[in-house]
Amino acid sequence: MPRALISVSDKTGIIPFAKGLAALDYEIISTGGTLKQLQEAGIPAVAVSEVTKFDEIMDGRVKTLHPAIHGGLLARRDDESHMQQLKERDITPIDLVAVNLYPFKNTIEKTGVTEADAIENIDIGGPTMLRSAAKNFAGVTVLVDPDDYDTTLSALQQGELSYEAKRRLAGKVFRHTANYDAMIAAYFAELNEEQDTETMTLTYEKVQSLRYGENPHQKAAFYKDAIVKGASIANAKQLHGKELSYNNIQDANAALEIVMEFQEPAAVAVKHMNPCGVGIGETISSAFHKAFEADPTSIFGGIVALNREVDRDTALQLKEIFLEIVIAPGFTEEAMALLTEKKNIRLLELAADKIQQPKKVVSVSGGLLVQDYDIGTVTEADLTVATDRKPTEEELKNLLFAWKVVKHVKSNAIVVAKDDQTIGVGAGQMNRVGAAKIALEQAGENAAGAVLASDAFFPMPDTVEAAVKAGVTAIIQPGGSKRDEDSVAVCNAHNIAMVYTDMRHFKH
Ligand SMILES: NC(=O)c1ncn([C@@H]2O[C@H](COP(=O)(O)O)[C@@H](O)[C@H]2O)c1NC=O
Repeated sequence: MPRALISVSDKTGIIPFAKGLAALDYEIISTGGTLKQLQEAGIPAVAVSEVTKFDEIMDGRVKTLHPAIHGGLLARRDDESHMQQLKERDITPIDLVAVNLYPFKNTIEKTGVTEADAIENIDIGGPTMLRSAAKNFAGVTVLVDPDDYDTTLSALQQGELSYEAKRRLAGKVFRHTANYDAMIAAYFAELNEEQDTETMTLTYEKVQSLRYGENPHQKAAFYKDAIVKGASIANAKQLHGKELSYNNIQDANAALEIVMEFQEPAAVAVKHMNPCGVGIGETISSAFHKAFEADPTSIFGGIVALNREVDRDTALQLKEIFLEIVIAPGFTEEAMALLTEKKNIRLLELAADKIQQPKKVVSVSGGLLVQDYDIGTVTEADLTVATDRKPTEEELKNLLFAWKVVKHVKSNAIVVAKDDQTIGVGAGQMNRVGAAKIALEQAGENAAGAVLASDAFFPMPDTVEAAVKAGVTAIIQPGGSKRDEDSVAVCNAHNIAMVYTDMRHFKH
């Protein structure tokens, strides 16, 4: 008679599964709460304590941690000596294990959870059984996911599970216990306020497989952080349109990170992870109008993020252009009706109001770089005026606006702005004056009276000279170059105001 051990916190689907096993003549052994449910459903099952001849102790801290259980799980069926030892000690082999673990993740996600409660929800016996069974998968079928009950039962009804099928289930178990332990380790690191630990086990859960990666010949999938909540494309609700692509997700993330900079109504249009137009306004409709006007060419096929509910006026404007995605905290019924007329537009609902991402992780070949997110901001009080002339109030407003945007443009980055709107963006250039030339050329005649932001200092005065020529009247940059004085001299000679932020915003 084959033997199954069932011990589950999440009891989903366990009754029909156990019924199926009983019908296949399995002897079922089980722990406290699970046993009770099985017996109440009329399924014959015996207590693990009857098998171990040892009662559950310490509120369940020790119940299945016993040689009668682990011997039954770990004995190699093809090893005569192992099987002989089982016989000598009157241990019955266990052929199937269905275990899922104490809800550690749900527990730590509860508001006001205590450390004691979190610790009590660290499962010890469950992972131990899962690991024993998974190590000995050749002889033991191991199930950690209720989604696998049906297929496993059908396979057992047909006969035995194949070696490959059992190995797949074992692989799933090791992923599951690794994920479980990674969450516990992260919880402890947070409690202990530890950073840069000697090892770092990140854990992510699949959101979706993607049709392809950055290019069609690359395979790809999207994973989300198993623990961190908050504003993330992974938590967005898709209201309309086809599945997001790899590039969509990257661009949508870039747009979201920029729009989160603003408290006032703001709209951001992104292409290839750089903003092509950003606008702020009294209303979301006027903010979007500015973002669109900033660069009506580049926005085509772009991604737009807004930080207010999309209303009719905004939807009418959005509808006029081909956009891949619109992200907003909401859409009015009228806006939805207008936008869903477009089959190909993707609409994502996501509030851009909280950041909880503790670390920014990027991969390099064979490794990862980990750093804090760039949440650095400056206010008027942080600025140092470097020139004879101070910026006017209007210039100051535009300087701080441009500074928020330039932080999100790939380095070397220059943003030219005027009237709450970007009018030129120079991104990802290998020299700073090159980025400035692109931004100023895009701004054209409109650069007269505009402001310019630079993500890093000016190694020489050429960027300032280009700005002067285009008619820019105020500049914001970190300062700190050996040749700052040369740039200041050019500004003073042309009555330009320049402020230092003392904070750099490289973005690679
Ligand atoms: N300590 C043990 O020996 C032990 N054995 C199994 N468990 C867990 O107890 C839970 C099931 O408990 P119950 O059947 O009493 O509802 C399962 O999540 C299982 O992983 C244990 N609990 C935690 O460590």
